[in-house]
Amino acid sequence: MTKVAFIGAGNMNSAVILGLINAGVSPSNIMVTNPSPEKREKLAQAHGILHTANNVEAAEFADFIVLGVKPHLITQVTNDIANQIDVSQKCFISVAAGTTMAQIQQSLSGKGSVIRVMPNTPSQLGLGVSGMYACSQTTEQQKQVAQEIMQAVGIIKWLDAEAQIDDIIAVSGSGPAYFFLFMEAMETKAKALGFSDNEARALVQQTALGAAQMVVENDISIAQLRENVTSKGGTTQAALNTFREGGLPELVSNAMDSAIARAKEMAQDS
Ligand SMILES: NC(=O)C1=CN([C@@H]2O[C@H](COP(=O)(O)OP(=O)(O)OC[C@H]3O[C@@H](n4cnc5c(N)ncnc54)[C@H](O)[C@@H]3O)[C@@H](O)[C@H]2O)C=CC1
Ligand SMILES: O=C(O)[C@@H]1CCC=N1
Repeated sequence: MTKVAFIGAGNMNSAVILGLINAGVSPSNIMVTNPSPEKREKLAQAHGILHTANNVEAAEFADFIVLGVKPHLITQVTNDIANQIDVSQKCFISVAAGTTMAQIQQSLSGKGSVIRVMPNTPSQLGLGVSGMYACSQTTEQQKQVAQEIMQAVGIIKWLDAEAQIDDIIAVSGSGPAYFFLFMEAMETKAKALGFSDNEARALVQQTALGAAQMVVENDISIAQLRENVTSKGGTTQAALNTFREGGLPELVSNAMDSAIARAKEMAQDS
């Protein structure tokens, strides 16, 4: 049975662990590490998975090692593991933004295989999106298992070029936060209009859920769905005009470019 180690008990790894458990993976095949006992013990207790403070012990246990620490720590962690055990048969899956394949491979002295994955937090509901890019040493079997791990938490897209990881970050990796910001702004205004906290939250979340579900279930374009809400000369048109006058479409494009630029900057800093 494939064994998976998760280095770091943070947001992203917790999401993938939860997804795997929900998908029926045996907890005894999953080990999580974290320097502080609280976070890893909480996860271990919640799911019955194994835990340790020792990254090398976890890497020894597993065939697949999911690197879920902050980008600047990735190569430190992989270098430390590769200095202490034979990693030639291991497959490292890095979910870090802005740490390149070359940087990770170098830290492993070229041993083992590396797959860069860019998931997102809706993975914890099984509604994630993951972009995946594998190094040339990755075997078909390793690619298949990595794909199964990420498919347990959502849809995946294999990428042909590593640079596309940064594009996926801008779309789906950071994307949930764009929608949260929008929902927060609507919630704040709903409260200002006099709705209670609970009412404002319920109104906004159901609207967002309904809109997303309409996109999923209809075979027409998103633009058409928008037009269907927009009566000529009506209230929606008035609101959308205000968004356009404020430059919303350009702002979204600029924001996504900022995410891409930041991913590239982070690669320089790593
Ligand atoms: N949060 C998100 O939506 C997404 C995050 N990512 C990537 O996932 C990675 C982790 O991000 P988050 O989960 O948000 O961060 P986080 O801060 O929630 O989790 C990182 C965890 O690693 C632990 N840690 C620190 N040093 C460690 C070490 N030497 N060994 C083991 N564990 C250690 C920390 O205590 C913390 O619990 C980042 O590289 C980020 O780029 C990727 C896609 C989406
Ligand atoms: O904000 C970040 O850097 C990470 C990568 C995508 C989502 N969170």
